[in-house]
Amino acid sequence: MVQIPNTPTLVAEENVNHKRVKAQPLAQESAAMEHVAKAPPAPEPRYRGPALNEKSESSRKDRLPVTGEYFENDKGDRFIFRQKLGDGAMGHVFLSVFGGRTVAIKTEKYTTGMLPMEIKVLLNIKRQRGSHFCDIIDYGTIRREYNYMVISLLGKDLYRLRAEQPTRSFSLNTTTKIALETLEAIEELHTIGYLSRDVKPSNFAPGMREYGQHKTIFMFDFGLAKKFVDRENKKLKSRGEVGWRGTVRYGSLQAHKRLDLGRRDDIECWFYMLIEMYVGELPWRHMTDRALVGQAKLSIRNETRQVFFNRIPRQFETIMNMIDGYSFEIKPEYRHLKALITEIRMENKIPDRCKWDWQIEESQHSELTETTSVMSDLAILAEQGVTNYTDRAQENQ
Ligand SMILES: Nc1ncnc2c1ncn2[C@@H]1O[C@H](COP(=O)(O)OP(=O)(O)OP(=O)(O)O)[C@@H](O)[C@H]1O
Repeated sequence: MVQIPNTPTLVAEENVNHKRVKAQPLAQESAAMEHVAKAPPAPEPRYRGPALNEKSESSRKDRLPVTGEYFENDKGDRFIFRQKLGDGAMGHVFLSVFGGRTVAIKTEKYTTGMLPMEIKVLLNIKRQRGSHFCDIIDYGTIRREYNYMVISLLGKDLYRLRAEQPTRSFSLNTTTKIALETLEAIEELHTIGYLSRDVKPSNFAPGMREYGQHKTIFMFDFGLAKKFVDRENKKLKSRGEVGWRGTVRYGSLQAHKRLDLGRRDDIECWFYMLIEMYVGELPWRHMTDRALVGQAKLSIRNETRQVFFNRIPRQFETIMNMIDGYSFEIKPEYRHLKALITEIRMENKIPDRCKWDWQIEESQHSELTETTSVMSDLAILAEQGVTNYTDRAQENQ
């Protein structure tokens, strides 16, 4: 393991619609990141990439790696950036192989400084044996050029999987299974004292069939995560108005008021995410103005309430009422929420052993092509040298 740099100041950057905003890390967040920064020093990993421009020290710094290059960590393990899996707001995610397993490597420029928080969350979760999170295999910094973390590979994210459905929506079976899996993931994160502040479909993905993880939905991307307890495990008080955090489409009413976020807000994002998955869209899908999106979220609680809840199981209205009744400090009633989702399954006689919608698609597909999993899709793409496996542009529509 190698040292991660101190977190530099990030200028708040705002995107429209449901793209998220990465804000300047707060004092507490920086402190949390420092914890990672103070890990025991290790020898600098050796660089084995393409020739660098040696004109000046600064021209060597702060870049993202490219497909085809590789680095070695201090233990001499070599990681090749084989193929780009996705582009994030802050860097690239690559496919690689380590110890006979296909893995993902998330990278960011050295000075970006968002990865330390993600690493800290994943290390914490690993200690607590969380079941809905990627295993963190390695992390570090390469010659003050980029930071990386090697994590277990996941399938396509839920945003993309839904977009690939002919109806752009999931069945009640898949929606409720996702609801239970993702709620468990959020609860696990809260149990170790962290908020996500960016719960959304593109931050969840099923595991790989090859590793027997395809029945589990994993949560990833903790760039906006924040601790909500202090060192003595005491809940931190609301800091009042702190500015916008999160993704507009899924942001909570509190987020729209630019207020400090708590566990309840992660649950509210989860609620919007589920409705979108089941219905295929949210009423504010085409709105780009944050204030208008906020108004639309208020409207489903008032004048458009009936139309909104007309097409969906009544339990969702109960869930929204529960969330709206939660204060900043309150611990969400995860068990009660799970019971309501289970009630939907029972009322609709959904058997326990039921395939995900994308597995049904896959098995139909496999009859023709013998392609049986997302992993196989990946292998084929890699063979063909196809990059950009995740089409982020789609998400902006
Ligand atoms: N473990 C993984 N396995 C497979 N693909 C992954 C993995 N982690 C991330 N990806 C892909 O890379 C994309 C970007 O990753 P991630 O969301 O973590 O980056 P980010 O920079 O925080 O992005 P953004 O802030 O824009 O959501 C994801 O949407 C996903 O498709």
